[in-house]
Amino acid sequence: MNSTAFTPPTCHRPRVAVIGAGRVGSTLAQRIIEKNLADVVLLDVVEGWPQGIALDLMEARGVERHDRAIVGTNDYADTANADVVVVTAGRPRRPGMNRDDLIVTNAQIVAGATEQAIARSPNAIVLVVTNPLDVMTYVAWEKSGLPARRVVGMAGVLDAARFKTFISMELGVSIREIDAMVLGDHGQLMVPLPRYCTVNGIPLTELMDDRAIDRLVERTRHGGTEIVELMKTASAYFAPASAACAMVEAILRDESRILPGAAYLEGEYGLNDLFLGVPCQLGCRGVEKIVELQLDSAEREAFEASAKSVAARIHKAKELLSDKI
Ligand SMILES: NC(=O)c1ccc[n+]([C@@H]2O[C@H](COP(=O)([O-])OP(=O)(O)OC[C@H]3O[C@@H](n4cnc5c(N)ncnc54)[C@H](O)[C@@H]3O)[C@@H](O)[C@H]2O)c1
Ligand SMILES: O=C(O)C[C@H](O)C(=O)O
Repeated sequence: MNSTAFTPPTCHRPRVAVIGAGRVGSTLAQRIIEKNLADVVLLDVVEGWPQGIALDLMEARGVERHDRAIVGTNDYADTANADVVVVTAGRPRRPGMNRDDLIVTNAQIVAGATEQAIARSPNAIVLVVTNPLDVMTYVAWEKSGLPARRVVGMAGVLDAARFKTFISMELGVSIREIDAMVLGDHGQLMVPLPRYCTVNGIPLTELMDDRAIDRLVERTRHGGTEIVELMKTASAYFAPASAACAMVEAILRDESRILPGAAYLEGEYGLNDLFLGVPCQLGCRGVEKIVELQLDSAEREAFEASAKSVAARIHKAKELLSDKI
């Protein structure tokens, strides 16, 4: 018998830890495995819940026919060696609430979750979903101790998806033709940019009058609230999970896609020490580059107002939570 030693190739199965097995977390886990992107570890504080979701999704493989594994757990040890940690743990808002009403509760949850997850996956990229998004991304970054480029928040992909949807519905054209960009915070001061929006290369401004564009911009700004008011006991989760999944995919596959994400600014756009929605080049190292768009004076003013509001909320959160996180 030939005794030549055989060294099996080392293989790496991409692995994503999703912290929070609620609506967004479980839907995101489903998207990740059914798109064959990675194995998933789904963690929640509620005993049995993530285990049940994971078993249900494993059983769906008998129909979906993919080979990605999903494990549900309450123990951070099981999340070890993740390539991406997605933080969805925390409360969603109810009708009448502002995302900022969640700051105190969710900052404590996000701080604890990030710290525990990164202790087991020190090489991961962290993607934050919990609201209020821009402030929570800052909290996660501080707690993670990671370089800022390895922490990014999901909101702009969702906000741009909503803007694209409303444009597609208004014009009656396929959503595949539409590109849109939304900057700034994930709140009332977000900055949808009609000037950077195209329909198969045609500027939106040539296809719609200002009044129609303003109407769709306003609907985009209130897209989350519109859904909370309809659903009453929950906030949106299908489109948020799709948006987070697109960012996870860009990272895992090192796609260098340019997607809007909440990134740490160190002089870009003349701003410092905050996470804010900007076009990010996303790849396996996280935010590889921040693209600085040429904004006109109205866009610049709106973007700066958004930045000012996020900086103030980060400052307030730090004061409120200095002894808690
Ligand atoms: N960035 C965005 O665009 C965006 C979009 C949608 C939702 N969100 C936010 O995402 C968060 C989750 O939304 P959802 O609809 O999934 O809510 P949900 O209530 O369905 O799920 C939240 C889950 O977090 C779990 N949880 C709470 N504390 C935890 C902890 N310490 N560790 C681990 N898990 C914990 C809960 O048990 C629950 O299962 C909310 O803050 C919501 O506002 C953000
Ligand atoms: O609106 C919310 O509270 C959830 C999320 O931020 C959204 O925009 O759908």
